[in-house]
Amino acid sequence: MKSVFFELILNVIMRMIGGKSYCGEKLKGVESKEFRQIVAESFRLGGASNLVDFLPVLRWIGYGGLEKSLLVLQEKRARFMQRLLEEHKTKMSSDEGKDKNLDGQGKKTMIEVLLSLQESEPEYYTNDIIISLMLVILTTATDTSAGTMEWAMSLLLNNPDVLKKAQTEIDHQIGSDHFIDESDLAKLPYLHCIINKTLRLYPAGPLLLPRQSSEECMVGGYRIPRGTILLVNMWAIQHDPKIWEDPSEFKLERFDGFEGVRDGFKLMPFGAGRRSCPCEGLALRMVGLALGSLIQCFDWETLDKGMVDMTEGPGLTLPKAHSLQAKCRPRPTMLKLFSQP
Ligand code: HEM
Repeated sequence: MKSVFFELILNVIMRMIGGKSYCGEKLKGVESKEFRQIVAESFRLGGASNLVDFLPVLRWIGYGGLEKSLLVLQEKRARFMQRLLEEHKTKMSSDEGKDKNLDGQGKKTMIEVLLSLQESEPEYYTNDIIISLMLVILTTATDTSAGTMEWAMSLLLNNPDVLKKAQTEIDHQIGSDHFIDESDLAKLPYLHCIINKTLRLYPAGPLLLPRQSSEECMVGGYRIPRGTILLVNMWAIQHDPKIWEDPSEFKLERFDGFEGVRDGFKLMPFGAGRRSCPCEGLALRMVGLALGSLIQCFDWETLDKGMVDMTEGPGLTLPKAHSLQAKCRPRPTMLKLFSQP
């Protein structure tokens, strides 16, 4: 399921950035293939260890290792994004582009917004800055959101009563005459609880981003000198038995009446402060819509009808050790909607 979730997020983000989708059955062109290779390579290298960090002597004998591969990849990614940027510039300056936005729906893509800013502030919004912003959004959005969807589906498969309750909520609040859309999400508190609970148990940024102390300070009785690199173990806070009753349990009732996700700094799957995730709202909508649609449209079970293995694997974004595989069947109540053109 992870690869399907991954492609979904890539498509959403690439449409937001450049007005185009790159993954899926219908998109097997050269550009799409190149894009997918870049993404696959980014994740392969992003999760790899750098031998030179452990044996610096290797650098003196000219061993390039991971750094060399990363530079090659960076060039490929920048070239790809540069082409997308140029394409936008050409279209925006053409007569056709002047009256129409590139996604054809009257909404501006991120590149269009950034190119307009380039016109008013060219010294800040250089092509390099625009390309870096595109790459940052792409890399931070994908693995985190797709991983959260995979953990949430795994929890639902292991807790069929919760899955049933979520289906009932959707049936009552939305029905089967239209597919769930963004405006429906506010009517689905139980689905929201499932996502919150998933983010507590399996936060996609378990150590947040590293911080550095700007001044000497005391934290939990420890003296922290100025300039120390600090990691916040959010995973440990969100599993702390002193704060949470039965911290490993999937108890949805715990979130009844719960507003927002930063419950007194006990639950911060999107971090906090100036470095917190700027796309929390978008992420919650994407995860909510994807999960909501899967629950609304299909009945689910595991391949062997057994339990999903919930072992955590190594990696920065807390991946599952074993990817989730599941079977789905369209729900009879949704068949009419599926058959509509
Ligand atoms: C369920 C999905 C996601 C989770 C759990 C998540 C979580 C996080 C966390 C924990 C951080 C570090 C915050 C801190 O250290 O205080 C972060 C940073 C960030 N996230 Fe997300 N994120 C998700 C989805 C997204 C999406 C969809 C985007 C963009 C479209 C995004 C863009 C970013 C960026 C750009 C940063 C870095 C902010 C900075 O450097 O100051 N994230 N995210």
